[in-house]
Amino acid sequence: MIPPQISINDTTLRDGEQAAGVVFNLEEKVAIAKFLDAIGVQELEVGIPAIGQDEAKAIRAIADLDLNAHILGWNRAVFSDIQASIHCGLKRIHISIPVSDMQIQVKFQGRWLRMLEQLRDTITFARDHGLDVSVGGEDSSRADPTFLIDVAQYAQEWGAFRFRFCDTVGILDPFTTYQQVQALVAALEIPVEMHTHNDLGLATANALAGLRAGATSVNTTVNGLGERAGNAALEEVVMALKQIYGLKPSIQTQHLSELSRLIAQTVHCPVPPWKAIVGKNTFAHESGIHAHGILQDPRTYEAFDPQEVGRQRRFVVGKHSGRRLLNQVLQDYGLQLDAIDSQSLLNAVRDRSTQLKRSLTVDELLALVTPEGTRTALGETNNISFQLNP
Ligand SMILES: CC(=O)SCCNC(=O)CCNC(=O)[C@H](O)C(C)(C)COP(=O)(O)OP(=O)(O)OC[C@H]1O[C@@H](n2cnc3c(N)ncnc32)[C@H](O)[C@@H]1OP(=O)(O)O
Ligand SMILES: O=C(O)CCC(=O)C(=O)O
Repeated sequence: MIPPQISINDTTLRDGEQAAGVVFNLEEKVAIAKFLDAIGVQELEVGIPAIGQDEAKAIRAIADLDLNAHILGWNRAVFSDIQASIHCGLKRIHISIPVSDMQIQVKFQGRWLRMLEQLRDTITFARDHGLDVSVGGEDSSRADPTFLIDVAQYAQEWGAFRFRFCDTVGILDPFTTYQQVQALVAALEIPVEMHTHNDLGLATANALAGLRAGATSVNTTVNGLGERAGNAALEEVVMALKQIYGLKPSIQTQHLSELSRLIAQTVHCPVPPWKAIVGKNTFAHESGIHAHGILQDPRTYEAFDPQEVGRQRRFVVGKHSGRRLLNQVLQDYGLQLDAIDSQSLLNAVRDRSTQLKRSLTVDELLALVTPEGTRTALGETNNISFQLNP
């Protein structure tokens, strides 16, 4: 099973920002780092000092906050990158190195020995400057497994405190991830971190498979933001660890929705309504059979209580609704219908919803009930025990 001490290393501010078209300014980076820290994320990969002065300034500003979370800067195995990290006042850095033949060909013209020497020298340089160094195997999932282990063992020998297994282009499934990570974990004394991409929609599943195989740290991003199809989503990984494996996350999950909104607004990119955990529809119920169940026991159609992630259950009246939901909604508005009336209202709701090609608002529903066709005709409403579409 998964050990209780899983560490989340959120990379929204590094890999998240690599999503095409996304830029965080200094104030935004600081605000996001503070939020992640305040809700209990243990480690933050906050950017790439080598990008330039503005990025370095933002990283330094975060490092100066003296947050509880460990702050990490991302680097190539290049001296000037490490120097830029040192100038940011970082105590912990990550050095990335390509490990698949294809990547080594493109980045080191196939000279793998040169690549290893560069890794050794940059780790040593960073360690000599008092930095803790994590090492990442870029494209680990397509690397020769023996070579991957060799590189990771060298990184360990040269002083890395952790090795990151990267499914850089998101091509693994959970079964293969498990096998590859299990072999890596068995060959190392230092911890392994998972870094998974969502090109085939498997980033979260693969991250969890890696944790089951013995990795103890995981890279995440809020809303799954990141390069191409993105990364394993923070909210998904945390809630899966909690719900599936019964772990008590150090992260205050009730703030995950607010965090998701903050990121969506900052990057001007709304999350899809069906996005797990944080999407608008993830606790919305329209279908008659579902609402019938939920109204008696929410566990019938909810994986967990929406309040756990700072959400509220929401009912929607539309084409798929049934009488039980309609009656409940009307009751909350101080109205009662007999069986015949509720069937005719249901028929009217279906017709209207089909015409509009969407669910109905409260006003549209109530307009179908009262002869006057207005909400005010109903007088004062009772306390509404749940939200209907506004
Ligand atoms: C899988 C990942 O997410 S890796 C992280 C990707 N993120 C980014 O690229 C965002 C930040 N990047 C940047 O700002 C720029 O690319 C910089 C500052 C790092 C480098 O810029 P430039 O000097 O203009 O180089 P450019 O981006 O064109 O090419 C990358 C260079 O880094 C080299 N490189 C790539 N990865 C590594 C590595 N892990 N270690 C050492 N060198 C590397 C490439 O071989 C290439 O070298 P070359 O210029 O000698 O051919
Ligand atoms: O940290 C690394 O080594 C590379 C991380 C990364 O972004 C990736 O492999 O997709």
